[in-house]
Amino acid sequence: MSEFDSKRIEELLTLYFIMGSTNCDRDPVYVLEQAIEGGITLFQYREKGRGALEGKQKVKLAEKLQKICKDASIPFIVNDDVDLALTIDADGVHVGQEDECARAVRERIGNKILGISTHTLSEAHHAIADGADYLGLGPIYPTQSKEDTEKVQGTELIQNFRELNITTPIVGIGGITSSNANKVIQAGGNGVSVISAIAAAENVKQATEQLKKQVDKNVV
Ligand SMILES: Cc1ncsc1CCOP(=O)(O)O
Ligand SMILES: C=C1C=NC(C(F)(F)F)=NC1=N
Ligand SMILES: [Mg+2]
Repeated sequence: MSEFDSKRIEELLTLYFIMGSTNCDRDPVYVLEQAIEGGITLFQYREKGRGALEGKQKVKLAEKLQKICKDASIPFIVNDDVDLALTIDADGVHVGQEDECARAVRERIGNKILGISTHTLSEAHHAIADGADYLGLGPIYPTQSKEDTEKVQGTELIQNFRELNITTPIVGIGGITSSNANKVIQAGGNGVSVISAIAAAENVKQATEQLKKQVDKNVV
């Protein structure tokens, strides 16, 4: 498990912003700074899809965004790329079912944060056995930010996991906005994870504040 206990992980998941250079038409540095001012609680650098940065450019942007998070005491998570996470000493990694096997990742990262995408109960049980600190469940609603998503699940998936006594911290992801975020919390999610609701917002800080308000009003 990570250096953080599950209570702390649940708090970190409250408003989990995910972004890479392909998710915004503005400078990602500016967008992250505004999102932090708006109250995000965790950040994931996810450099993926058409036109994604690679090699030195990817490392450079990761280091820039990591510094911004460090200065704001926001943990910095790297998506998929465990080598990059270790190279820059990130606070954690997030891997999907098709990425490096979670048990091997836990071995490599020690007590850094490990998040795993899961879509079924058996994937969740494996992820927990492999040392996941949190589960990413989704897509909850339709999304344009990821090509190869699994079937849209709605919040029932989160409810089912809780009914089956899965107590691991859970964050919902996929098509989440300030108009549906509170349903994810009511279903038993500890927080919401968003890309476009923040990265593509006209006013990033304001959009983040509104999302945070929706999530905070339901924290039980
Ligand atoms: C990475 C990911 N995993 C499931 S849906 C998704 C994309 C979420 O993006 P958005 O918040 O813009 O719908
Ligand atoms: C595909 C993903 C699914 N869930 C998450 C998170 F929200 F962090 F759990 N991140 C991803 N990159
Ligand atoms: Mg992945």
